[in-house]
Amino acid sequence: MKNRSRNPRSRPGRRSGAAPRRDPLIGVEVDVKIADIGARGDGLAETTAIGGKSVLVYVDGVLPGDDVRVKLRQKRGDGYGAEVVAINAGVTAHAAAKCPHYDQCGGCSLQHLPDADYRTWKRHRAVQAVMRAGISDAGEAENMVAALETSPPSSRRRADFSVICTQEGVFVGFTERFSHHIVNVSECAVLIPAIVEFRNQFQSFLESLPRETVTIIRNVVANYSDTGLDVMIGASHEPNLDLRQGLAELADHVDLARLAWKVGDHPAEPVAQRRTPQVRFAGVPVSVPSGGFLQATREGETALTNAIANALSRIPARQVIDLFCGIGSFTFPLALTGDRRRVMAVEGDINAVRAMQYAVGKASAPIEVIHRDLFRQPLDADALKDADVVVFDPPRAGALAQCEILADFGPEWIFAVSCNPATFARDMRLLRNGGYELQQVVPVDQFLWSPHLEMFAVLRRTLPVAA
Ligand SMILES: C[S@@+](CC[C@H](N)C(=O)[O-])C[C@H]1O[C@@H](n2cnc3c(N)ncnc32)[C@H](O)[C@@H]1O
Repeated sequence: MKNRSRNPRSRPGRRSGAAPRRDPLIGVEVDVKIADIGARGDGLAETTAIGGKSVLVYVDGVLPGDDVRVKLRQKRGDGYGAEVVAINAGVTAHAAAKCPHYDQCGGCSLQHLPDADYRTWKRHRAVQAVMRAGISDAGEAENMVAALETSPPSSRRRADFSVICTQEGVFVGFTERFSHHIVNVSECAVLIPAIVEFRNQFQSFLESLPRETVTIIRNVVANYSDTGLDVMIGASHEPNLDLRQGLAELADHVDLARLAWKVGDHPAEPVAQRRTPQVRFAGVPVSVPSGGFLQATREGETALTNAIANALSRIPARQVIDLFCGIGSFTFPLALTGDRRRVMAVEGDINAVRAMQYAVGKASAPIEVIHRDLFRQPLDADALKDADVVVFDPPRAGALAQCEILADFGPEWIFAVSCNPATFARDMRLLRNGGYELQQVVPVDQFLWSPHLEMFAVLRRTLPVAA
């Protein structure tokens, strides 16, 4: 059972003048039996032990069947977050943690689930999302969802570490759950070893610097490209000359492909570029912009592109639109594998668009890349009219504005990729109301032992386009 003891290494908190009004239930202890695991990976229990009123309790690090005494720690949504203070009878068999930081680190929350139960739970999240999209028959939703595609441990190729410097030292890591404390993750069971090794070297490097230098650093993003690690440091100020020199030496020492520095919303500026960070999609090399988006694991990217290719193999598609295309994980395979197809690729990040345009030109690929904010200016009926298939893969917020137009004017086929079951359900519901049939969902787990889930969906229009 997870023991989330308080981490003393916190930022000093601020005190306001007036004492905040305290919720009388905070600090109360109750006995509960865990009934289920919720969407964020905590155990769920309901108790009427407090004044006969039903209270929902979210407990970290427990499994269904666990009988525990918990202390309510904070208000959380429609219930209370709680921590285990004692184990009563009948604790279920918890799996051993895969990582020494599991008790503290908020990156993973489900290592204590036995592997088969974990996979069942994760796939079930996709079934629940399908039901929230309006397929109310549980059997129908169950049949629609394919087997879970998983990524192995030590395969995550992207990490965003928080950095803080306190009286106790320098911290480079992930936040503790439900807190601002940073856990120094000197080992990690999900990240590729090269990223963990870099983190450890980077922490040692920061420990060698004056404190006032380290305090300007906010975070560090590490992307593992095909040509090596691409690192971007986020900071509040520009680095001075000494720091630049030190960073260039660190890049040599750790064999980084590139090390860039980014102040606030300003563009990232390379401090050391030893190789161009690149990835290949369908054999085409594409430069990765500093801090740019990559699918979290190679295996996850392959599972998604295979799912797209399988769905496409049944359709005589000549023209495809790839929305929220990033640097083209799907665009190049769509255009260049199997039958060559014309692809219109749309993306809001100008650095990704430039990287794509350059790669498209070099490869003479049948791809047109368009820079556009699809939240403010979704593609309209005219832009959609020649497409046989639309693929979309939005950020966590989903593709609401675009789906409203697709619902009325979208082509026969839509392939949707989503990293958020909640917005996935909303967008699928919209498309189904517009006359699309949700045919298949493939759940892809790139975020091992976390509640995050990627989903691929195939939709087919069964009602004609709006007049
Ligand atoms: C989940 S990523 C998918 C990228 C790509 N499909 C891939 O697999 O690598 C979402 C992409 O949407 C882009 N994006 C975010 N907001 C956007 C907007 N308002 N308009 C257009 N693109 C946006 C991001 O820059 C990012 O590249």
